[in-house]
Amino acid sequence: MSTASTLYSAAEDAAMEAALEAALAGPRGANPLVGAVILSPQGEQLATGYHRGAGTAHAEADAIFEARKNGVDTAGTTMIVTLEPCNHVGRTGPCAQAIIEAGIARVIYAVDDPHDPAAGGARTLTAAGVQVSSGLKSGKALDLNRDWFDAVAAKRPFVTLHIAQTLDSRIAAVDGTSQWISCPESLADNHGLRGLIDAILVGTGTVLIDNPRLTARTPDGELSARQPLRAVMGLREIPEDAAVRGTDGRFVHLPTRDPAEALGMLFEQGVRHLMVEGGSSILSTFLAADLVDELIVYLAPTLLGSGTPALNDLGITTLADAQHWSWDEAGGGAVRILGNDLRLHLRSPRGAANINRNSVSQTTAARGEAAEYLTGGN
Ligand SMILES: NC(=O)C1=CN([C@@H]2O[C@H](COP(=O)(O)OP(=O)(O)OC[C@H]3O[C@@H](n4cnc5c(N)ncnc54)[C@H](OP(=O)(O)O)[C@@H]3O)[C@@H](O)[C@H]2O)C=CC1
Ligand SMILES: Nc1c(N[C@@H]2O[C@H](COP(=O)(O)O)[C@@H](O)[C@H]2O)[nH]c(=O)[nH]c1=O
Ligand SMILES: [Zn+2]
Repeated sequence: MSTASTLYSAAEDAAMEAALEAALAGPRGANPLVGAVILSPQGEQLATGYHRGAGTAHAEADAIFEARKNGVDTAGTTMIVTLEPCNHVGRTGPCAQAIIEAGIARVIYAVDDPHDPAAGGARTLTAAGVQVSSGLKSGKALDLNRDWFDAVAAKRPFVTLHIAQTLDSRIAAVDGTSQWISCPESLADNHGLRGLIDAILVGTGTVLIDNPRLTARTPDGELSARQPLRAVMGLREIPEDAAVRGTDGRFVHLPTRDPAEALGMLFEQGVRHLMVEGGSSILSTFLAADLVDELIVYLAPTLLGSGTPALNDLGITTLADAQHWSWDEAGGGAVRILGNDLRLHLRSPRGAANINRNSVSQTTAARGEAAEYLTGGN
C-alpha cells in the first residue's frame, strides 16, 4: 500500500513518534518491536500499546485493551502503528480483525509486514471499509527493526549473542573455571532470556569443558515452563552422557563449523530467535560472519589478567575495519545495573547504521538506577 502523497496532520505525526517510542519498551527477538497509538478524531492520544515479545499481545491489541480498560470508546478513532497490522492467526489473534471489531475508522501504519504469513492486514482492513494509509515515518520504523528485517529477508533466526565476562574481557580462568563470573542477578536475567528464546547454542569446546545443561531455570533451580532447543555446533561427537543432551528430546548437534549453515539448520527446525552463549571460538565466528543482531554483555567488576578471552580473531587488523556497535535502548535500556554487574545491550553495526554511534543516551530508568547505585542505594 503506497500513499507517498498522503499528508498527515501534526497530531498523526506526533502519534507515530509516540508509537515508535512505545515500541522501544519491548524486547528484541523473534518478533519485531511494534508500537501503536489510538487517536481521537480531534487528534488526542487516547491509548498506547506495544508488543512485549513473541507469544504476547500485539501492539494494536494492547492499545485496544488499554483503551477498553480506561473506558475509552474506540469507534471512529484512528490507529497509528509502526508496522502493518497482521492478518494471520498466530500465537495471538489477527490484529486486522481486532481493529475492525473495535470500530476503528482509519489506520496509518509506517512499514509493510515483510513476513509472508502475517502480511495482508492492510487488504483485510480496506475490504472491511477501514481507511488505510502507510509510509508515515517509514525510515524510522525500518531503522527501529533493521536487524529483524535483515533476519527475515535472509530466512535465518534473529541472533542474540551473550557474553558473561570480567572487566578485562575474560570468560574463563586459565584452569577453565568460569562458574560463576556473573552475579546472581545477571544469571537470573540470563535464565529469563533462555526461557524466551527458541534455541540456545554453544560450541563443542564449551560442552567438553563445562558440561553445561543449557536449560532455563528459576533462581531456585526449577526448570522454567518454556525451554529452548539446545544446540551444539562443531565436528566432534557429543559424549553420550553430556548434560546438554537432557531427556526431553530438545537437543540437536549441528555438525558444522559454518555459522550460516548452523543458522539455516535451526531455521528449518522453526527457530526464529537464537541465543549464542559461547565460548570464544563460537562467539567470534558469528561476529566475524556478521551474523549477530543483538549483543548482551554481562560485565562483572572482576579481573583475571589471564584466561580465555571473550573473543579471539575477528579478522580485523586495522582500526578502520573495527566493528562499531551501538547502544540499544530497547527492552529495558542500553546500560542496566544488575546486582554487582553491568548489563550492556547493543545493536549490530547493520542495525545501527543510521544512528550516531557516539551518542550514548541513557534511559530514565538506567539513569535512576545509576544515581541510586552511586549514592549507595543499591
Ligand atoms: N562466560 C561465558 O559467557 C562463557 C564461557 N565459556 C567458556 O568458554 C570456554 C570454551 O571456549 P572455546 O574453547 O572457544 O569453545 P567453543 O564453545 O567456542 O567451542 C569451540 C569448538 O567449536 C567447534 N567449532 C565449530 N565451529 C567453529 C568455528 N567456526 N571456528 C572454530 N571452532 C568451531 C570446534 O570444535 P570441533 O573440532 O568439534 O569442530 C572448536 O574447537 C570454556 O572455558 C567455557 O567455560 C563458554 C560459554 C560462555
Ligand atoms: N560462566 C558464566 C556463564 N557460562 C555459560 O553458562 C553455561 C552453563 O550453563 P548451565 O549448565 O545451564 O548452568 C556455560 O557452559 C556457559 O555457556 N554464563 C553466565 O551468564 N555467567 C557466567 O558467569
Ligand atoms: Zn498483530
